[in-house]
Amino acid sequence: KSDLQLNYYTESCPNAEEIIKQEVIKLYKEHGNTAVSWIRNLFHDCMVQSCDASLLLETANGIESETTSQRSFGMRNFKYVNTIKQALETECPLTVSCADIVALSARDGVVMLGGPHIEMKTGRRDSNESYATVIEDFIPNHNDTMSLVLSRFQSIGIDVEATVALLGAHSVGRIHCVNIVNRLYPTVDPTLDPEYAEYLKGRCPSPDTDPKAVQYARNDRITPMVLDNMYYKNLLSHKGLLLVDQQLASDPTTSPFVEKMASDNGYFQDQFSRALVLLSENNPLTGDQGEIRKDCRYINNN
Ligand code: HEM
Ligand SMILES: [Ca+2]
Ligand SMILES: [Ca+2]
Repeated sequence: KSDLQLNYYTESCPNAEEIIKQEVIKLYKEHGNTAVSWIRNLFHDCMVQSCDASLLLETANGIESETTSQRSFGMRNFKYVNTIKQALETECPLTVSCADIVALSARDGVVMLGGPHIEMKTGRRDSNESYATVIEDFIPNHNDTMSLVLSRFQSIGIDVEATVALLGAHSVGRIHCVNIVNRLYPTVDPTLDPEYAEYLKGRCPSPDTDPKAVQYARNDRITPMVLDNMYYKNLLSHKGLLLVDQQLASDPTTSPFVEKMASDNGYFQDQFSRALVLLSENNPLTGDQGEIRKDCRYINNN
């Protein structure tokens, strides 16, 4: 279906995948949460139009960065994408796309966080544009209905079971209070475990969140840095943080998958792998479309 292929860089840059992996490992040892960021990057890049590194463009030269959107709130570690890119530029200048860095760093980040090894195709090229103005048509909001969420994923070919698996990424990382307080104040959402709500109120003591304040709660209090099925167990005990998380367990379309994933980490891993590949192959630029950026933050000057 897509023109991507396994080991696309075998001839042009044989060490490309190994270099990315080594950089991801090195960065993880210095800043563990980089691995978390690579997974969220894949979602925010691939979901919006194409897996084309449009997410990584900074505001410059008439381009408005997608990271300025409210939907990108909390995203971090972008500067370390450049660390990976520089290692590749040293080895093979202008050869490995930023879009493939997004895909492969997510794949390698999953492994660092105890998830499965996922085979991924390469050969994606980088966009010449950003889609800052249309992000909200692709990335759901934290309080959207489950039917809207499912239709967003469905529209890029991701089925219900795969969508449930992808949300399992919320088994790692953090959520800032601004995305939680609507479930705590003025009254606690009755679908939230009362003791857990008290804990969350401790993390987020005021309904008026200053977006600049760095108050947040960990997505998964029990295994915060392991990409595992604890997320689904948490949902079944009413400890989902976002409204969309909790709805996954209550909506009859998705709840059977939540129960199955909660009881079987191997099944979760298989579905997560399948789903991440689907997401990573959304509408790539290939052949002579787009370009290979020299610096992931800017389009090349032609
Ligand atoms: C309905 C779909 C989704 C919604 C509404 C959503 C929303 C959010 C929100 C609001 C945050 C917290 C931002 C903050 O306050 O700092 C977050 C964090 C995160 N999301 Fe999602 N998300 C969705 C799906 C996904 C998917 C499919 C993935 C990856 C496969 C993903 C990966 C992550 C990760 C890893 C974090 C933690 C980031 C960090 O700690 O730096 N999310 N998400
Ligand atoms: Ca994109
Ligand atoms: Ca976990």
